[in-house]
Formats: sequence, C-alpha cells, structure tokens
Amino acid sequence: MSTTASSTVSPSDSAAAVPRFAILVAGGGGTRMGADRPKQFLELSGEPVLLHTLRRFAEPTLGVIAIVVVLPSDQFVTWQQLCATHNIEIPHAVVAGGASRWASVRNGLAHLADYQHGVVAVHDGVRPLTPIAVIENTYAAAAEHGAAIAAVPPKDSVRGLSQQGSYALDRARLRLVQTPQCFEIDLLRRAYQLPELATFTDDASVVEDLHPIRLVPGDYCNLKITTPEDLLLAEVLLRRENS
Ligand SMILES: Nc1ccn([C@@H]2O[C@H](COP(=O)(O)OP(=O)(O)OP(=O)(O)O)[C@@H](O)[C@H]2O)c(=O)n1
Ligand SMILES: C[C@](O)(CO)[C@H](O)COP(=O)(O)O
Repeated sequence: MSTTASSTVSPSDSAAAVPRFAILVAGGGGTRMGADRPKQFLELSGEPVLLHTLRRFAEPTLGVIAIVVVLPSDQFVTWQQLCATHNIEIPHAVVAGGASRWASVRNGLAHLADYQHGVVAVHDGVRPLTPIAVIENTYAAAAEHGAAIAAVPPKDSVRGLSQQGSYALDRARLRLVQTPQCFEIDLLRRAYQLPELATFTDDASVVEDLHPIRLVPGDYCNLKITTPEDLLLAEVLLRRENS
C-alpha cells in the first residue's frame, strides 16, 4: 500500500532495547457481529475499529514497532480506501489472512521471516482500546521471560459443565485471556510450525508446550469487539478516554 503503508517492515531498536514487531490479526469475517461488513471496519467514534487498534501500536512511547496487518484478501482495497479517507500515515505491511485465526497469525509471521531476534506481539485487530501501558508491559515481560500475555481475573462466578449438570470453579485460580500476547519471535515461529490445534483459541495455547507463559495484568477496558453491545460499550469508553 503506497503512501500509508509499506509492503516491507523493519523495526528500529533505538527506542526499545529489543526490536519489536506486531501482528494485528484482522482477517476474520465477524459472523457474531452480524453486520454488513467485517467488524474491524465498523465505525467507532467516526473511525474504523482497526484504525484505533493500529494507532495504539504506533504510540511513540512504545518505540518503533514493525507492524503487519492481516486482512481478508478480498478486503485489501477497502482498507486501502479507508487509509486514504482517514489519512493514515502509520507504516504497516498488509498480509492476506487464512481460514482461521491460527492461519492468519501464521501468515503474518511468515512476513517477518527475515527476523531472528526480537519480540512479536499478536493482537486482535478488534481490540481498539488496549491501554498503552498494557502493551508496553506485555512486550517488556516477553523480552525478559520469552512469552507473556495480558489477562484479567473474572469478575463473575464461573461454573464448569459436566454430564450431570455443572459445578463451581474457584475463580481465584482463573484468568480471562486478552491480547496482546507477546513472544520471542523465534519461539513463536517454532510454535507455529506445529500442527494447528483443534482447540485453538489463542497464541498462548500454541506456545505453552514449548515455553511457560507469563501473565501480565490486562485491563477490563481492553474489550474485544465481538457482538453489537461491545461496540456500544467501546463508544462510551473511548468518549471517557478523550474527555
Ligand atoms: N480467519 C481469521 C479469523 C479471525 N481473525 C481475527 O482474529 C481476531 C479475533 O477473532 P474473532 O473475534 O473471532 O473475529 P471473527 O472471526 O471476525 O469473528 P466471528 O468469530 O464472530 O466470525 C479478530 O481480529 C479477527 O479478525 C483473523 O485474523 N483471521
Ligand atoms: C485471542 C483472544 O482474543 C483471547 O481472548 C480470543 O481467544 C479470541 O477468540 P475468538 O473466538 O477468536 O474470538
């Protein structure tokens, strides 16, 4: 993508001690949202959800992050037009997604094949409200420990399902997983050489057999836009952030 995004990416390690990369996965179709277009392109305070997410990773205090945006291949033109309409000048590469989130991450990672050293964040393109501190802390923890993900304690009581019915779970021993999920780049590459798990929902589940996962405090405002009420909540939270 010419003026707003480059087809290659290169991180600078001048601001951060370790080179930083980000794969923003936005290759899904948004079935649960049931909108007229993929939810990453829906408007939040007048701008596409994905643009809000992209801006978070372009925050100067994070240092220069080489960003790869993964999109459905039939949405490249839509994104190019949105970039032009909203004067997006954040450098990023655009890569075609796959049939599953796992395949989309793998495609994003393939674009970074030249890099052997650094930390890569995998982040849902539909988490537009992630606090910069959560992003920074997750990168920093992964630089130190190899693998780190954002998570929050459940606020509700939680029950497991059994054949007989259900049973209480100790929520003090549970965490709700968010993104970013950050990994030493070679570790994530090795994990994505393993076969796709039938139970796959996140990157930590791909890496955990190879390396322990460090949990970093996430944030209750770090919503994943999944169903229509999430968009309403996000509007309110964004308005509060900007007031
Ligand atoms: N083949 C896929 C599927 C999902 N994602 C991305 O992974 C993130 C989290 O997935 P989810 O919320 O499930 O998004 P969708 O798959 O678009 O939604 P749904 O499951 O409701 O269809 C989203 O940013 C989505 O675009 C992706 O890059 N490639
Ligand atoms: C990666 C994730 O956002 C962590 O909560 C989540 O697992 C994605 O799940 P989805 O079913 O693809 O929305």
